[in-house]
Amino acid sequence: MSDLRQKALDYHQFPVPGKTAVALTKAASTSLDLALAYSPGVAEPVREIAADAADAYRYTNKGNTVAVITNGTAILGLGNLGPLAAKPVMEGKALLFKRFANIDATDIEVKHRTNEDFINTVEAIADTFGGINLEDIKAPECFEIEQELIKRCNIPVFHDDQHGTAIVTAAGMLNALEIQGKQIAQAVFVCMGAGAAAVACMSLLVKCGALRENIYMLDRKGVIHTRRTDLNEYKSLFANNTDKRTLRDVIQGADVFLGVSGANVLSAEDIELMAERPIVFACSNPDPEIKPELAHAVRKDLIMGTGRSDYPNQVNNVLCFPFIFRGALDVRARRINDEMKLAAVHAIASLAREAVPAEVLAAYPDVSSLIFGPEYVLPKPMDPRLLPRVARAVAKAAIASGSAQVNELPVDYLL
Ligand SMILES: NC(=O)C1=CN([C@@H]2O[C@H](COP(=O)(O)OP(=O)(O)OC[C@H]3O[C@@H](n4cnc5c(N)ncnc54)[C@H](OP(=O)(O)O)[C@@H]3O)[C@@H](O)[C@H]2O)C=CC1
Ligand SMILES: CC(=O)C(=O)O
Ligand SMILES: [Mg+2]
Repeated sequence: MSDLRQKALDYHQFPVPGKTAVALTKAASTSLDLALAYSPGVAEPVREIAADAADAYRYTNKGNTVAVITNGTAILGLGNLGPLAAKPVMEGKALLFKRFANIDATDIEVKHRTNEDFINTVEAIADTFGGINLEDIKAPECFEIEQELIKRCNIPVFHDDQHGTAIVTAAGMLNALEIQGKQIAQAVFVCMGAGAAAVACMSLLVKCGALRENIYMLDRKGVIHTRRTDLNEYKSLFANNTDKRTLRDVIQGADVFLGVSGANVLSAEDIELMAERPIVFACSNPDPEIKPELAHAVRKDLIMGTGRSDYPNQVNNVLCFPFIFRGALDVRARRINDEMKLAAVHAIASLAREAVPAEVLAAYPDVSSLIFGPEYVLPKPMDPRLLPRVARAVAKAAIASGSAQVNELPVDYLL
């Protein structure tokens, strides 16, 4: 058994199984405490909420909670291993919500038959929470599930593998393109994968200026092109009118490779064929489309990112979801709209251009410096500035775009 495997299993097993627990926020020591917390006192907030649902934000934990909900159909890049096997990842997302944004997240793993069953289940419990973070639900079902839940719920519903990934990818990509001296509108993109993350990443990059005709998306059958008859409506958005059919065909001369597919699908020979100063974001977890060592061995002019914590340039939705929900919850946004997503992109991207405080360097003892450049296109998850910067940008965008139900920033945002 490898060292990391055993350490990871021990981490999850000891001293108690799992990674999260419930903590009390009120005293519960005396009989008076119990009379307030439970019967008879609890009846008072019940009456208030029955009279005005908005009082749930005043008297319960609703406003600081997010449900992390999955059906386990696309667990990282490990595939459809079912809801229970997804629980460590969902507990992990809950850990990150708490650690980075002090949001109390609950993991919920749903066993269901039809999409409608899943949607009904989430809709039925949605009012308990301030927001819903859908996670690791495979394409194309994830698109309908998210769209329908956004319609049916009064709280933000956000499929992290789509939008969290897209926001972080776009932030890192804008920075990497600038460092490599490339214009987004001229860049040729190869996107390996045509699922949740791929469709959302490329859609957001188009909103940032990428041209659809410069995008080659691939699924397991190869290039997605206009003469294919097996495409769902989401893949069809990226059908390219081209005679190119394989990864080898499209990687020749490409400026960017974005991997949101599976392990080891890109070879060093493929990378050798890319344009000068290429960008490779191999984001599959836990194993990227190509190992950075292999890529760097053949290209010295490369900017390389992965989804992992143990290499430079971690392109991972952890840089987004805790902070976008913090901003959305704090102004009670009804939806997380495009304005809020783009505000998050620019807040994350601009933070990477600033000098890094000593405490961030201290959190990464193996790293000697973090200076905007090929090895540092995105801030580190441990950077404490992410929370105020991204949450504030998102909350302001929510207010400006009319999504917020509270139209003032919290006082601590103004400090
Ligand atoms: N770093 C990050 O922050 C994130 C990384 N990811 C990673 O992205 C990957 C996909 O996740 P997600 O989009 O949620 O999953 P989906 O199941 O929605 O989509 C997977 C897509 O990848 C394609 N694919 C899988 N294996 C291959 C292969 N060998 N060659 C070509 N295409 C392949 C599938 O093709 P087909 O349509 O033909 O089945 C499908 O289009 C995972 O590895 C995940 O870890 C996801 C979210 C965040
Ligand atoms: C990071 C993440 O959400 C994933 O790989 O699915
Ligand atoms: Mg995920």
